[in-house]
Amino acid sequence: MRIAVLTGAGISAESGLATFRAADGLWENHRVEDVATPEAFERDPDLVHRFYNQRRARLAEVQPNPAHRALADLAQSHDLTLITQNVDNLHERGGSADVIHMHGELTRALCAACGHRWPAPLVMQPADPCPSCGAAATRPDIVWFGEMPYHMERIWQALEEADLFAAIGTSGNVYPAAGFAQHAARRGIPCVELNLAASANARDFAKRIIGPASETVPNWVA
Ligand SMILES: CC(C)NC(=O)[C@H](Cc1c[nH]c2ccccc12)NC(=O)[C@H](CCCC/N=C(/NCCC(=O)O)S[C@H]1O[C@H](COP(=O)(O)OP(=O)(O)OC[C@H]2O[C@@H](n3cnc4c(N)ncnc43)[C@H](O)[C@@H]2O)[C@@H](O)[C@H]1O)NC(=O)OCc1ccccc1
Repeated sequence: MRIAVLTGAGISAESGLATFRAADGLWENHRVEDVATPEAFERDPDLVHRFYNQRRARLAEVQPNPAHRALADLAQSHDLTLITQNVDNLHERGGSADVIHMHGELTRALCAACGHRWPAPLVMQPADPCPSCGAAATRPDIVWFGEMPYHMERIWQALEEADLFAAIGTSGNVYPAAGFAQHAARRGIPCVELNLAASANARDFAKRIIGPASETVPNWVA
C-alpha cells in the first residue's frame, strides 16, 4: 500500500518543541511576520538569525518521540512518502530516511546570493560568508511566508498515487499543505487525521484519531 503522510508541529510537541499557535498568537514571543518572512529578514537579519539560532539550540536539547519512531517503522512495511512542514530533524533522528521537508530545515544554511546550501552552524550571523561564493548573504534554509515551498512536484505526485493519506499533528491553517487532504479526498483517496482535536480542514478527513501523537501514531502503525 502506498501511504502519504503529512506531519506538523504537533508530532514534535511531546519532544518539547513549541507548536506555532501559542495562546497569544505569538510565535515564541515574536509575531510570525516579524521573523518568518523575506521582508523581516531584509528589515532585521539579526533578529531573524537570533530567532532561528534559539530554535536550533532548543532542537539540540530534545529527542524524537514514539510517534517519530513509529513512522520510521511504517516505512519498513509500506511504500511511505513522509512529507513534513517541520524544520526540525526529529524524523531523521527517529529513524526516517528521505523525509520531504517542504518548509526547509533548521540544520541547513542557504546563500541568498548563489543558492549554495551547507550544514548550518549552531549560531548563524548575517556576516557569515558563503563557503562557495563568499557573499555575506547567509540565511537559514527555511521557506518563509510568501515563498514557494520545496519539493512541490514530488509532493503532488505522491498525493496522486497514494492509496491512503494521513495528516498528523497539523492545524490545517497554512497553505499549500492545508490543501493536501482536500486534494486527496477529491481523488477518492481515504484520508485520516491524527490530532489532539479536529483541525481547520476536518471536513476533508473521513476518519479522525484523537489523542497525543506519541500514543496514537504507534497504535495506528501497529
Ligand atoms: C497563515 C496562512 C493563512 N498563510 C498561508 O498559508 C500563506 C499564504 C497563502 C498561500 N496560499 C493561501 C491560500 C489561502 C490563504 C493563505 C494562503 N502560505 C504561504 O505563504 C506559503 C508558505 C508557507 C510556509 C511558511 N513557513 C512555515 N514554516 C517555516 C518557518 C519556520 O518554521 O520558522 S509555515 C509553519 O506554520 C505552520 C504551522 O502549522 P502546524 O505545523 O500545523 O502547527 P500549529 O501550531 O498550527 O498546529 C499544531 C497542531 O498540532 C496539534 N497538536 C498539538 N500537540 C499535539 C500532540 N501532542 N499530538 C497530536 N497533535 C498535537 C494541535 O491540535 C494543532 O492542530 C506549518 O506549516 C509550519 O511549517 N507560500 C506560498 O503560498 O507561496 C506562494 C508562492 C507561489 C508562487 C511563487 C512564490 C510563492
